[in-house]
Amino acid sequence: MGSRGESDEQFTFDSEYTPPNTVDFETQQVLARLAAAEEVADQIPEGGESGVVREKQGSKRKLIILTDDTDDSDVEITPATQTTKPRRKTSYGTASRKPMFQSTLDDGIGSSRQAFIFVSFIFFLVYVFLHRKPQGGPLLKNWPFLGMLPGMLVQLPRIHDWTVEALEANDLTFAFKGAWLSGTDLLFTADPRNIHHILSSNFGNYPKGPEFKKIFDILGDGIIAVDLELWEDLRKSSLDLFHHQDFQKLSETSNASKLKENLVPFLDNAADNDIIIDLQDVFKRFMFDTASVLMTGYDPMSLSIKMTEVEFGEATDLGEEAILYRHFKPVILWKLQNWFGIGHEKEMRSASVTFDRMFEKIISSRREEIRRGGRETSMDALTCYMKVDTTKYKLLKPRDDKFIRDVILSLLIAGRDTTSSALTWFFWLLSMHPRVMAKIRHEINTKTETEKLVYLHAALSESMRLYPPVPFNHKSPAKPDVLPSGHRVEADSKILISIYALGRMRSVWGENAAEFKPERWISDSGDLRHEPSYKFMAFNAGPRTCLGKQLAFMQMKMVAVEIIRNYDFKVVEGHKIEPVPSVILRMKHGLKVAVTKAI
Ligand code: HEM
Repeated sequence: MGSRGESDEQFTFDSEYTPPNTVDFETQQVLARLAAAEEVADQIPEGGESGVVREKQGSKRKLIILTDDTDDSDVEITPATQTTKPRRKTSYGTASRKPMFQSTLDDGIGSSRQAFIFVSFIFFLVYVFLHRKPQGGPLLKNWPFLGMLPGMLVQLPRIHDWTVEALEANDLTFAFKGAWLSGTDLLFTADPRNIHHILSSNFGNYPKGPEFKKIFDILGDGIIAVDLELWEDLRKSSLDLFHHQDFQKLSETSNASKLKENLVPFLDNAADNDIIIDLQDVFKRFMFDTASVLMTGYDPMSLSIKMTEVEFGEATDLGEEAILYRHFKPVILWKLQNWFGIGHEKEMRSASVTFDRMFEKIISSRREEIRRGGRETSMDALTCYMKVDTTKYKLLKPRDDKFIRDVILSLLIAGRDTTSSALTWFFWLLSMHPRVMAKIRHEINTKTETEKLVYLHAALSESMRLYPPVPFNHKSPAKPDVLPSGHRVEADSKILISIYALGRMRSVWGENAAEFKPERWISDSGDLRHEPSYKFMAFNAGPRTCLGKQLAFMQMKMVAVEIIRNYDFKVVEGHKIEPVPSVILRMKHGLKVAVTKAI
């Protein structure tokens, strides 16, 4: 069906679906095939076969290897200002790279006048670009030497919305050229075919890569930053942990007690005393406390009426912003900035010091406790990783404090920042859509079990479609390849999948893609509609799918039920809502609300 938008139920991502203009018939066939495969692939055990998916054929199921049939080895990544059709290797490069400044430089080494003109010109360029209003203009001009960097500097404060515009205008894939020799070229994509190719069917060829490990160096050898055998050991051991009944129980009980003992008294106090609160801050503290209990066995009690300063939270937020900026700077530049402690790197350094100090304390006191025979039955991640079976997981180092710090820090960040971001955007969207709020409230008041809250689940998914807590995913091909979109990628080049843009592409979600409509997640029979993960990628896709998805949904539903049932809240008039340019989708100014008790 080609016309979309009138009714949510009309839109399905199956073989009948005909996306408008941008996706041709062949593409539809591939997408339809992938959709069928994904439905079954979701049932493959975690860490299942790379590059292999299962396909339904009538009542039978068979394994298929998904290969792309593009054999155009002579295609290049298309420059942003062009269309995205594969091009011959004459596009940009040597000709345009022959710098307009070359002769000035060659002749003028000894000439101060020419040097002055040159420097003035550079200043002029930088001035013009930095003072242009960051609006519109998804296409970035490709300058000699500087590549698209000047335009990107202008767009960085609104990077997420810019990716939506750039990718929509470029058939879902856009090649960003960084400054000459800076190593910052990036291929942005939100094309479901590329996403499936990279994250699932050719997973083996798409690690995160060494460059991203450098950019995310603060996470060290934690699961989020590593690849290959170490990732496999971390993934499998984390799976054991996350599937353990006692670990799940610990999560449930700590959520329940934090709700009752901290969140409710905090909100009651705000309601009774007419205090304006920042819901984002409240959720960050709540998630930090619960994630910390689960991962370290220690409760920092950051959510309380006193609202004491949370060093960890501050450090993480600033570190995550610095990480985004690193993507567009040459490694040498941000390393120098880090060395001298300037700009965003100053914050990165202090974040690193904060993490090290915090973990040094936690790890040494836990080792001491274990030595004295305590914590025998504890199921928090820290205790479990200190006792992990190294005959089973050969690359894990339970006695190495730095290694343990890396593992637990990654888990803590994965649990805290994502869920708090999801809840913040969710409650903001509810404040803008009273009809949805009323429907959720009705559901909560008429159903007793959290699992049966289908509309609430749909609304949370819809919120994460538009505001995915992790807006980007990073990949780097081990070997050269041609993506299904026709773009050639070289070994060690960098790919950024924009999860934020994917959720807003009209060619993927229909003409009403920008609207908040939980109904699109509900089937005619009233059940939840399954959406393949390369279309709804908030929890990632393929073998690296989020390990905490079930826990996160459970936690978000518990919090939502408690708040929606008992409180009303109103966003402060005139409060500005905009995302921070960061690798986690936070609100720049928080979410300031007035709370009252529901009658
Ligand atoms: C709304 C909440 C959440 C969202 C949207 C989310 C999303 C994601 C995404 C996009 C990734 C892939 C990151 C990447 O590869 O760069 C990921 C990975 C991961 N997530 Fe979540 N997450 C959420 C909650 C949680 C929670 C609560 C936990 C733990 C308790 C968790 C644990 C993990 C872990 C361990 C990984 C690494 C998986 C791997 O690399 O194999 N997540 N998550």
